[in-house]
Amino acid sequence: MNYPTQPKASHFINGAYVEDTSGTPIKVIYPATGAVIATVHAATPAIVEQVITSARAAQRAWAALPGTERGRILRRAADMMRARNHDLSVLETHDTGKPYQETSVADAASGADALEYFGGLAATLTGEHIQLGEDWAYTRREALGLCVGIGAWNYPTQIACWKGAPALACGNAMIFKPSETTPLCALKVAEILHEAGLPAGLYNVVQGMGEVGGALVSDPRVDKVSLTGSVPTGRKVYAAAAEGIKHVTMELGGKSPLLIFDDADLENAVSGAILGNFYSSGQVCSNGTRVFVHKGIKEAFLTRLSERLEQAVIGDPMDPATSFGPMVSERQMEIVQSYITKGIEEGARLVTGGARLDRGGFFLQPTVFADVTDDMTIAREEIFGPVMAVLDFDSEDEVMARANATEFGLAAGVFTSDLTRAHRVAAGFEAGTCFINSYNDAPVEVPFGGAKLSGVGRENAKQAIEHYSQLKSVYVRMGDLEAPF
Ligand SMILES: NC(=O)C1=CN([C@@H]2O[C@H](COP(=O)(O)OP(=O)(O)OC[C@H]3O[C@@H](n4cnc5c(N)ncnc54)[C@H](O)[C@@H]3O)[C@@H](O)[C@H]2O)C=CC1
Repeated sequence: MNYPTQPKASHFINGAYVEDTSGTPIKVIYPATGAVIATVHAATPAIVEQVITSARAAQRAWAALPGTERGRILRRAADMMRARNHDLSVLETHDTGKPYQETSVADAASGADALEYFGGLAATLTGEHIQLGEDWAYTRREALGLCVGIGAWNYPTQIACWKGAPALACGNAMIFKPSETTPLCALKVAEILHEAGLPAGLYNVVQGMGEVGGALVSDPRVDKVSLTGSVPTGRKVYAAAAEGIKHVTMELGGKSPLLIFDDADLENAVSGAILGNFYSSGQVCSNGTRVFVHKGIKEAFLTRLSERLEQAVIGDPMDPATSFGPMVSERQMEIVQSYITKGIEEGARLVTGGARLDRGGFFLQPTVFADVTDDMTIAREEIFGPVMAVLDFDSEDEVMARANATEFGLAAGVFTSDLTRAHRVAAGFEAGTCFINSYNDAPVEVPFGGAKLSGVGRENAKQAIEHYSQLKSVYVRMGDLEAPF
């Protein structure tokens, strides 16, 4: 492989690459081969200090710029990301193992959408005038200050942009810590933003494990934390942020239900189940991994699903024909394998898949279990891999109760041709993001986020502005002020 994956340095701070080799080395492994393709170093306390100091110093002048000027830079960065889509997609594929067929349309493209959308919104961020007789008040929408973004490993470019774009649009500075499993892509986002004209210090990337994330979250100079990660990490980060009464956005895990009624278009339902379980080798937080299929169409569904899965092209992620790649890491592959073993042990019927591929890298077959019951581990816990659990149901009331009987609430989907039922079911879902006759669409114009344990706050859309800014109220007296003495 000749692709240059080793970054110029581990961190991007104050507009420049910065190295400090005294930090713990982090090896970047290409999931398709197991080869080490780069090494970065975790941030030392000195690097953490440097990034916080420079980001804070840069933030006020940025917030003082007119929104149009901030937005112009973000929109320029969006254009640059699109122009460099190929290189960014190749890097995303090497960072994560996701097929180029996916990364070339999904990742830098989604990042560019966020930069463009929030770049456009930057000029529209205003307060309001409130008339109070002769007196009046007004509100100012102001930046929070210094925001920390902490990313998961499944969408390193997208997460870096989904957090960075609204933060910058609102006049904040951002320090982004990518997952230690996929540290490469966010550095490119930082580089592009600065080439697009972002002043130094406003978008920074530092590497590291949970310890570095923890140091950033608990620093009193940080005003807001946005995490994409698992629920256990969410608990820790939320608690640490609470110490400093900081703003938070939590995009956490899920075990989302996908309901397929007997009046659904079967082919579309199978497509939805495939998209909601096997895209990115199943490593998507909002996946509909509990697929409830009406008893009357269960066997037809499983037959068609098995046929369609045979068409999956598993192999070299850089081959444009490949539609299914490896797991992100050996560890994640082993976690998923342990769930497959549990599924078999607990009596689920293995319909297809279940095995590791006999080749280098961390490849698992797309796996489908049928006859899964609600109490089985594979129906309760987030697996974060290509494992679909198919459960049967008889009636809408029954399936709604079962679909909602989970502590998670990230997403949910329904396939049916009954219009009234579709909206009734969507209204009944205890989830932040729902789909009717579709699955896993995440356009930047639509709020994305979870209910229950799956999260706090929303990313994307106008709602994200609420989470990266705050209102200041200013009361203006027009006449004399009376006082009791
Ligand atoms: N709701 C959403 O938007 C999404 C949620 N996810 C969730 O992410 C998880 C998979 O990603 P992982 O990287 O394995 O998650 P993880 O929770 O292990 O790590 C997430 C990030 O948090 C950092 N971290 C760990 N401990 C920390 C601490 N004490 N303080 C501060 N930072 C800390 C990690 O270094 C990493 O950057 C799944 O549960 C998945 O559902 C993934 C993508 C999207």
